[in-house]
Amino acid sequence: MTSRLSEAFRAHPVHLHHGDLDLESVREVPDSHAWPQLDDYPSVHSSFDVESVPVIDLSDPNAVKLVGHACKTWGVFQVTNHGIPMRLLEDVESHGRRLFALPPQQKLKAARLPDGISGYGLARISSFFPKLMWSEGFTIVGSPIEHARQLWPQDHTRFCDVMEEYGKCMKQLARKLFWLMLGSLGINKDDINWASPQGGESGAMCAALQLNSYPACPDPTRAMGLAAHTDSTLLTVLYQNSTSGLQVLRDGAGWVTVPPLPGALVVNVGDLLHILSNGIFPSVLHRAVVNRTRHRLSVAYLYGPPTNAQISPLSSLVDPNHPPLYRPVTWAEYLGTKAKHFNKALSSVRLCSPLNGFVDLNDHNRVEVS
Ligand SMILES: C=C1C[C@]23C[C@@]1(O)CC[C@H]2[C@@]12CCC[C@@](C)(C(=O)O1)[C@H]2[C@@H]3C(=O)O
Ligand SMILES: O=C(O)CCC(=O)C(=O)O
Ligand SMILES: [Fe+2]
Repeated sequence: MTSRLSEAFRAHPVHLHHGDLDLESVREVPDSHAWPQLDDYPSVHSSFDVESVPVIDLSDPNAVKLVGHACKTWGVFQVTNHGIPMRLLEDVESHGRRLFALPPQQKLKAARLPDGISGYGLARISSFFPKLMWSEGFTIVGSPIEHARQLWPQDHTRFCDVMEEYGKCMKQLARKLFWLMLGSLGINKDDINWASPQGGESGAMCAALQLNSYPACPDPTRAMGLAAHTDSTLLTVLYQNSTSGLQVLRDGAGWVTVPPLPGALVVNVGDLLHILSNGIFPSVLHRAVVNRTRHRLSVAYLYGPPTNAQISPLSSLVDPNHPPLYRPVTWAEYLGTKAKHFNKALSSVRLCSPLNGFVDLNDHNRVEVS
């Protein structure tokens, strides 16, 4: 990944560890981690009143249509028959566990630098909140080899091999999902020059792997695993272990839990696809809550365009009744915007947004102009 992108990825300085606190061993939630307002919206699990996040079998002949509908109406869905071997998912999970089970001092040897992207640390969005989150993360952009050497001086290759294989498989799956999503809008490979396998003039598609660990928590009603956010990506593919925790915000329903299904992967629309689709596919607000007895692990594959490609609403989706809602932006620039404005980043690049001095239009609704 280029150094320009590294600059753009630079988050505000964040705490890299929980002070002296080892989340695995504390018996009550300390003030530093006690969130006053977790119930901003109702949390709903499966019930008769609320539909659940769509589950799509990728071998279904109707997959394009189903994917398009899920992206429009939810911004998130689960996929089965996705082609990622179960064995690989299990390996990634066990190597993730192995990493987070290391002693705190060992993990800190692979700490993310204040101006870095890769490595071990607290959620980078921590700086936007007065309270700490009940989680730890490890981010991989490019090769994890230098950090893995610090973690396991004698034996770092197994971790690197598994993560590399996972990254390769995920890249193929993410590309397939991206074209299914765009295909549902009638867009094909000839319509986007930066998305060809070679990446056109702007270079290859970019991606990051984010391993998240959520230790069991003595009082989940007061702690937050990962605060509500949208991803800056085109799309994200998430593996979650068998412990639930991921929730998506659904208009009129509240926080809807995305239940772990054996072997399934969660796919969500990110901000750049929201922009590219001119708001037809909304990027979904999501968060992770924690569990009283069970440790939770998730692995997100964050898929984006080439760093410096200009992303703007696709011309075939724009006409006099549907004017472009967003100005062109590169991923590098957008990540910088995200680091500054966090959840207001999308409206800050919106044409006619309140931040830009116009009326408040709901980012998550396509606006018809008559
Ligand atoms: C490529 C990236 C997207 C991301 C920032 C990062 O440089 C690597 C981690 C990603 C992640 C994962 C957790 C949520 C998130 C908002 C964050 O703070 O780090 C996303 C970032 C993003 O999508 O903006
Ligand atoms: O752990 C989860 O379920 C969510 C993780 C996530 O949203 C992310 O890594 O961006
Ligand atoms: Fe996310």
